Amino acid sequence: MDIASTADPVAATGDRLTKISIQGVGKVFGDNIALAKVDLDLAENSFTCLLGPSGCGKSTLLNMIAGFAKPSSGQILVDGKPVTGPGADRGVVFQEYALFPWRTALENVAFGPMLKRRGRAEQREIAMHHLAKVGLAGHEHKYPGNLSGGMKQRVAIARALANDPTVLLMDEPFGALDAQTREVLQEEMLRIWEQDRKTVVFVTHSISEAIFLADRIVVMGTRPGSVKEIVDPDLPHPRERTEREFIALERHLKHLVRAEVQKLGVI
Ligand SMILES: Nc1ncnc2c1ncn2[C@@H]1O[C@H](COP(=O)(O)OP(=O)(O)OP(=O)(O)O)[C@@H](O)[C@H]1O
Repeated sequence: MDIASTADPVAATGDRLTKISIQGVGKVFGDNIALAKVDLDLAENSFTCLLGPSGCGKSTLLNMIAGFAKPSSGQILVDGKPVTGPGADRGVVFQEYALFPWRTALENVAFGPMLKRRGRAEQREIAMHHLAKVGLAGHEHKYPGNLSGGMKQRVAIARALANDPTVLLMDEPFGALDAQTREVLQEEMLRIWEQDRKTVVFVTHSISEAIFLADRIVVMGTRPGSVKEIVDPDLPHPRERTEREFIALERHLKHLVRAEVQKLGVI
């Protein structure tokens, strides 16, 4: 199996520019150490999946990159500058769509450009462009209540992209979707990433989703939350879930994640 795998939590970005640098980052909530010292460099235009069992601090780390929460120790740099709060350079997509139910798909996606005081025609143009990009041309006047889960998540992705972020932070974005819709959206996500080359950080519990998408998989461990291993799947896209290398990597990651779950004593 040709994969680069390292137990060293500091993974170099090689000759690619470092986009996100996580330096000695820890987070405590009261006496709960959610994350111990995390050191991680993520390259520009890379697609990183944070993988690990519930409670290992994936969302906490993502929220700190987004600027929604502050590290208790250490710092996070994006483009060499410390993150001090949310910013337009970082778009966020959550599992629960977080759309405005009283706005149409178009109005939801145009919301960011509207806040940036773009003219109405430009807001519409940007929104239509991004709705088409996620395959929703023709659905722009529908309200979230009239869209399927997959379509709502497409709107949420279009809305994040409409702010033209350089980093896309995604927290279990496909976790609420049925298996078939989830696979379709994974394919769409790769297509969008290949076109736009944002730096993507994507939280998932799903091993197969991580292997399908990522060029870097950060396996996180529990008690306390930490980086356990970094795996760079060296498999060409589109990755076939039935191929030998895919299955071998899946087995390896399953073993790692299961060991972490067992540490929690819940299985
Ligand atoms: N706002 C908060 N206040 C107190 N504790 C928190 C808070 N957010 C997270 N935690 C705790 O921090 C730890 C890490 O939680 P986090 O949600 O980051 O894990 P996760 O890996 O994303 O889990 P899941 O996959 O279930 O979403 C957990 O023990 C959680 O209970």
